[in-house]
Parts: sequence; C-alpha cells; structure tokens
Amino acid sequence: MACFSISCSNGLFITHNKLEFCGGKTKPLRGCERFCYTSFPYSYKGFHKFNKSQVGLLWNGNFSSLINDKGRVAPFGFCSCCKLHHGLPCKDEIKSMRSGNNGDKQSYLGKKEKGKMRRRFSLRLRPRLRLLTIRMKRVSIETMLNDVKTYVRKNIRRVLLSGSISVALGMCYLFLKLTALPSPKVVPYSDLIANLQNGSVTKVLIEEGSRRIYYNTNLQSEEAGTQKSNGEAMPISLPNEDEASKVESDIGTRSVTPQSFNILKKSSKARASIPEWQYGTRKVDHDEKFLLSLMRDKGTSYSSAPQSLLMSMRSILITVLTLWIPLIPLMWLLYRQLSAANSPAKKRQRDTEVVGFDDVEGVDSAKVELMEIVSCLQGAINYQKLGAKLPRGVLLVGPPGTGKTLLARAVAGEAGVPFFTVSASEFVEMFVGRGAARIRDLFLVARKSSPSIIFIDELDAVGGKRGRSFNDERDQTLNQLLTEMDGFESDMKVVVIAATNRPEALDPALCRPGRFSRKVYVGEPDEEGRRKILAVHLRYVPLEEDMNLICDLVASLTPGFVGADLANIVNEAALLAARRGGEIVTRDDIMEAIERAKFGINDKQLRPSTIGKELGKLFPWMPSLARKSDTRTEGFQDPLGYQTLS
Ligand SMILES: Nc1ncnc2c1ncn2[C@@H]1O[C@H](COP(=O)(O)OP(=O)(O)OP(=O)(O)O)[C@@H](O)[C@H]1O
Repeated sequence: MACFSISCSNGLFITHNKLEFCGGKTKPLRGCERFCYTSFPYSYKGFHKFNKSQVGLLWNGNFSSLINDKGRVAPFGFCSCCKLHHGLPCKDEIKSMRSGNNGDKQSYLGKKEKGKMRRRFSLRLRPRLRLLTIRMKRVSIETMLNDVKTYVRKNIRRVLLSGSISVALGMCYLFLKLTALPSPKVVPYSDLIANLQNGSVTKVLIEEGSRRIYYNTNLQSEEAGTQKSNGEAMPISLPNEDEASKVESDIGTRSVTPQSFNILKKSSKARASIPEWQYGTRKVDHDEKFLLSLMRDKGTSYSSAPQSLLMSMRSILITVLTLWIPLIPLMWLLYRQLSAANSPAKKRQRDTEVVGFDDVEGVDSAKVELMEIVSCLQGAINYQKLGAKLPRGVLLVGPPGTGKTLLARAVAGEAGVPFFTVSASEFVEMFVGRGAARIRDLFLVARKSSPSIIFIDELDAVGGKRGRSFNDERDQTLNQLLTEMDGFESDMKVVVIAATNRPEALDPALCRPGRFSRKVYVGEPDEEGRRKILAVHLRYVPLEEDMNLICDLVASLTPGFVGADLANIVNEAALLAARRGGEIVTRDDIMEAIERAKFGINDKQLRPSTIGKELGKLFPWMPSLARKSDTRTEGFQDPLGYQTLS
C-alpha cells in the first residue's frame, strides 16, 4: 500500500493518470490506488481507494472530501506550493476546496459535527443512487418488451396453452357469477310436512330429474321472528313497497331526487337477492304418495318442472370444474410420461469430447470393419457401383469393458454425421406401446437427418428372445425395432450399431441378414493391444520413467485385462501419486495400482478381532459385536471353552 501525506511540504496532487507530489516527483496511477493521507492541519489519518474515474472527479473539484475505512470524512485540500505545476492559488497551507477552511480547528470541527449526519447520509446515498440510475438506464421498457417478445416467441405453444386455459377459466367464472341466483333456505323434509299440515304452504314445486322440492309459505313474518330468536339468517327486508312504487311513479313523471333514486336502487337490489322459492328440501324416498295426498287434502297448489337450462348448465360446469381440478396434476404426469418430448431422440446431446479411431486401440479388426462403414457413409467408397448395399446394422459383441461403446463413439467422431446414441433400457417403459413409440420416433428423426448413425447400447435389454416372458411391452418394442430396420429404403444411409455382452440372448430375428447382419467381435486385447491401450491412456500422464517402458511392463503383468481395466489402472496410479502429494506418477504407483486392480484394496489383516471391530463400527447398536471386538484377543478362550483361531 503506497502511503502519502498531504502537507505543505509534501503535497499530493492527483491528475488523470498520475500522482504528483509537491517536489515535482510523480508516480503513475495504475487503475486503482490505495493510499494514506493526512489532512493538514489536523493529524487525521485514513486511507481511501481511488480509481481513475474518481481521480477525474477529484481534479474537477466535484470530489471535495475523502472518506476513510471507518466512514470518517475529511476535507480534501490542495497544497499551495504546487502553484508552479498546476497554476492553482498558492498559499502556505492546505486549503479546503469545500469549506475554504482557514485552518481554524474549532470552526472546522463544529461544522463537521453539524454536517456529519447530512454528509454521511449523502455519501452513503450517492453511490446507491448512481447505481440505481445506471441500472434504470439499462432496464428500459424497450428491453423489457423485447425480453417478453423473445420469451413468447420461444415458448409460443406454452404461452398459447396457458393463455387459453386462463381465458376459459375466466369465462367460467364470469358465467357462474352472472347466473348466480339467490338460493332458497334449505330445511328438513319434516318442516315441509309440518307446514303443509298447518296449512301455511302456498305453493310447491317438485323438480324433475332431481330430488329437490321447493315451496313458499305465508308465514314469512312469524318465521322471521323465530329465526331471529334462533340466531339464524334473517330473510332480506324489503324497503317499503309503497315507497318503491312511489319512486317508480316519480320516474314516470321525471322528478327523480337522489333520495328516491337510492330507495329504488335498494329495492331492485333486494328484489334481485330474493329467491323465487323461500325454502328447499330433499324428497324422501317412497313418501311421494303421502306428500301428494297431503297437498291435495290441504288444497295446496303444486306443480312439477324440469330444471332450467341455465341451472343445468351451471351444475354441469360446477361438476366438471370440481372433477377436473384434482385431475389436472394426474393428467400432467400422464402427459409427461406419454409425451414424445421425453423421447430418447430428442434428448440426445452432442458429446463434448470427440473420440476418434486413434483413441481406440487393441481392437484392430473391429476398427477396420467400422472404418469401412464410415467410408461408405462419407461416400469415400462407391459401393453402389457394384450393386452393394450399405449394411443396415452392425452388432458389436464382446466381454464388458473391451471398448464397444468407445468404438461406436469413435465412429460418430470420424464419420461426422448425426449420431443418435441410446441405451436400450431407455425403451423399457411402464406403459404398453410407449417403448415402440420411442423406437419409431428415434428412427424417424434418424431418417430425416440421413446419413446418420444410431447406436443402441446393451441391446439385450429389449432384444431378448420373444415369447419367453409375459412382458408384452418388451415384445412390442422389439417388434417395432425389427419393423424399423426392415423399413429402410435401399438408398437410405442410416446405420444402426448395437452393442451387447450376451449375443446368445438375442432374438434370432434381430441377427438375420438385412438387420444386424454384420457381427463384429470386440475381444480381450493381447499383450500388444494392451500396450497400445496403455499408451493411449498414459498420453497425458506425467511419468517418472519412459512411457514405452511402463507400457511394456504393465502389459506383461496384466494378461486377461480389458481396456476398461487398463484405463482404471492408469487412473488409480495417478490418484495414488496425488494422494502422496507427488507431481509425477512413479513406477511404484503403477505397481500398487496393478495390485489393487488384481487383488482389490486389501491392506488389512482380516483377523476375527478386526472383523469384529469393523462389524462393531457398522452395527454399533449390536452390543455383542462391540464387546466381542473389545475382549477377543488372539488365543482368547471364551466362557464356553471355544478357542478362537486367528
Ligand atoms: N480398446 C480400448 N482402447 C482404449 N480405451 C479403452 C478400450 N476399451 C475400453 N477402454 C476404456 O474403457 C472405458 C469403457 O469402455 P466401453 O464403455 O467402451 O466398454 P464396453 O465394451 O462398451 O463395456 P460394456 O459392454 O460393459 O458396455 C472406455 O471409456 C475407455 O476409457
């Protein structure tokens, strides 16, 4: 941290690109400087971090004070003896640009106290305001509109769908709101019978197609009284009918006062909220005869009518909505399951690491076979001239870890054509027909982007012999695969490469000529193959010794190892070197890695006591194990007299 002090003898000036001292010395500014200062005549020290833009402000006189790390403010002054350099007024003291301070400590401190709060507030607020302005400048309405437009363009289907759902829901809500009618008071059936018996029921309506009965009584005023005392909902009180009719007549004569208008409004509102039927109840089964005879006896007027169209529509809408709302999440899940957007073809992503044939070693014959296919796809070999057809399928067969998948990736890297890679297990679906649909989808996309390659890993997951199990879905998927492979036109440049460890489990129909007619065996590499594979994997590993020497050594020590094992040895050796903090991989690391690969990680003597301890650690809730591990020593004889052998 550079430390400068401002005083008469040692003044500091900041220009746009350098610090200038009174003595004429200069120091170039590098972007951001941090320095101490003393504001003369007070022995007040602090430091401030300047950048070039602030320097500009300072020079222009806009920045008239400095603030230290604790937020304390000091006026910034210019040294008078720099007159010569800068043409500023020269006095023998530091002059405050801001307050014109004449060196009076008391007056300065007083002023400082007064404006302390204001300054602190403004100093804190100013950068925030500046930041806000910058942000506001960036966030314009135009950019926001552009963002919205881009979003809508990208998700047009989603936006349309959600928009139409919202509109439909809004319309439903409006419809329900507009057609809402005041509902009658629901009473028990016995009330209807009681009212009928005491002759207070004036009118009854039996709704057709439902169990509802509506009725009116002439007991409104009494009822209101009882309801009030019971604390039940009161019937709505109408404004004075006479008043209302008077107002209506006023309207006729065009002498409407605000008062009368209010009365009319109240009256129409109340009328609208009065139900057509005062009471509603549910019919009791097998009691119709009694009800009808009672009504006839009492001379009550009764009728039957179907539900109005509006009401039927309302109830249908309500039923649909209440049914669908809980069903929507389920439908969404189902849609996601069935959606073709989930299909492997669409999910495919380009490999970031491009693999070439140089990266696959020790499988030369397989490489030659596949290289030929790449040449055919690229048009380097004119096979059509002689009436030959491009092989539709190549089946890579061999033990695990021999590089089948790597070979397929190398084909993709070399051919430079679209490459669709899927694992056959991705076609195994819960719903019958979905696996077949996925196969169809995959082949459709591949055909569209012809010439292309489809790679199906672990083919036995769907290509097993048909009819051996009750799994209908798997058989359908396989049938679809067979159909798709037959469906290629002769000039269609789509090659299907599949890999499996169990060729014997495959359905014979898959392996017949015209489908996976070319079978390529990818076997265990010989010593030379292992040496080459090791050379591939040791390419970027810093070795203590010569790489060829190490490759020869490891290849001779690892008969029966496949490519994956060798890659693992190299990786383990590098990890061991890193564990001991080494910069390079030594022969010892490699030897230990081979040992680990051959015999596993086994550096402990597994004695019964050790086993007990380990088990105790794993199952601490079993006290017997923990105790055994504590007490058992070599040759310890337990209470039953058994000798522990170690
Ligand atoms: N011939 C090889 N040359 C170079 N590396 C190899 C070779 N064979 C295997 N490897 C290494 O082993 C890793 C695993 O190989 P890969 O997945 O291709 O084996 P696989 O035969 O497809 O195995 P599986 O049948 O179990 O799917 C590769 O990523 C690569 O690092």
